[in-house]
Amino acid sequence: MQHYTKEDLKFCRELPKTELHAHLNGSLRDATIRELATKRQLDPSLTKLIEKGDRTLSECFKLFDIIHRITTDHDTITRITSEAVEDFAADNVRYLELRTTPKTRSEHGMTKRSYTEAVLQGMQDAQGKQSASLGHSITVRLLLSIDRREDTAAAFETVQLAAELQSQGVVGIDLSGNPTLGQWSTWEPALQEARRKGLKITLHAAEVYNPGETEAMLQFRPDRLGHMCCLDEHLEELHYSTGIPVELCLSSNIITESVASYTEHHFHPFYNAGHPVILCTDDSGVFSTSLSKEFAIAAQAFQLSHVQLWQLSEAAIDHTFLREEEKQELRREFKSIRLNLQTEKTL
Ligand SMILES: CNc1ncnc2c1ncn2[C@@H]1O[C@H](COP(=O)(O)O)[C@@H](O)[C@H]1O
Ligand SMILES: [Zn+2]
Repeated sequence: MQHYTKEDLKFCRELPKTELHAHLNGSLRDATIRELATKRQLDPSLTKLIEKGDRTLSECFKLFDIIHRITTDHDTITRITSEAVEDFAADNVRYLELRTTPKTRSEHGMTKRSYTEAVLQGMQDAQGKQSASLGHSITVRLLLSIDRREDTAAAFETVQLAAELQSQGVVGIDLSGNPTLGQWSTWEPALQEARRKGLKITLHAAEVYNPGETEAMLQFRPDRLGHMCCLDEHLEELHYSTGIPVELCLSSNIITESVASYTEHHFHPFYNAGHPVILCTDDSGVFSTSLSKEFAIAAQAFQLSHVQLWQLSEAAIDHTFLREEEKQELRREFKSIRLNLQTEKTL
């Protein structure tokens, strides 16, 4: 069943957008997954599991383990990065903050640093290609993710790496992974260090109901939060009082059954309360979506007008991890597109 109209999708495709919550290994193309699974002689039953289809949150994490088994070498990491950037650019995403968990794979001579450098290479490859094939450029920055399975030392290693690579496009740190694993006190010291090193921070929060952790995360005052699905009254009050922008991934939350339906999604109360919200894809490959589709779903589910969709898209620029002058440039780019579209319409 489609949760959006063709007209809305067409409009949302024309809308310039920013994607601020996209996991690299969750954003693989179908064809690439199939090709890599065959090349690595992955058991066909596992390939079937990778093929799209609704899956619960816990099944998602089994799926990521499988995807990680077919994206093990540097060239593949560079390739899937380049393809992901190309696909977001083709969806008229003008600014992309890609996030990924640096991985050590000694059998492939891979360290967290060489993994991250392979990702940065893929970002460069794609940005060069973009302007040629699409006639417009895409600006890409990288967040390094701490996985909830990692210990304190590993978290510090990722933060140190991110700090060293800031000049190459790393702008922040993400905390993600299976929300039922680990505890906040393991990673908080490294996140404090990240802040000291001038890195921005976004946290997957309240994906499952965990009031103690969610309260601690809100008190930490990250620069952004992701999901925020499971809040009780007290947490909701605290959340609103912080004004921290929230990355909302509609399809991801519905497909993983974190939220029961689009119309019941917390986008609505957050948006109506004037709380800063950013529409995102989370894992466009795993959930077979695009940012245009997420905007079109929101238009339908929450009766948003085209003006409101424009405002939503432009407001997201304020919440990027770009420097102020870069935000200004992006605002100018969006404004000139809006003016062109308005002119075309009147022709
Ligand atoms: C669906 N909701 C989610 N909740 C929490 N973490 C998620 C996620 N979707 C993806 N990830 C995180 O992103 C990793 C895959 O990309 P990278 O290997 O880092 O590029 C997953 O292993 C998980 O840690
Ligand atoms: Zn996520």
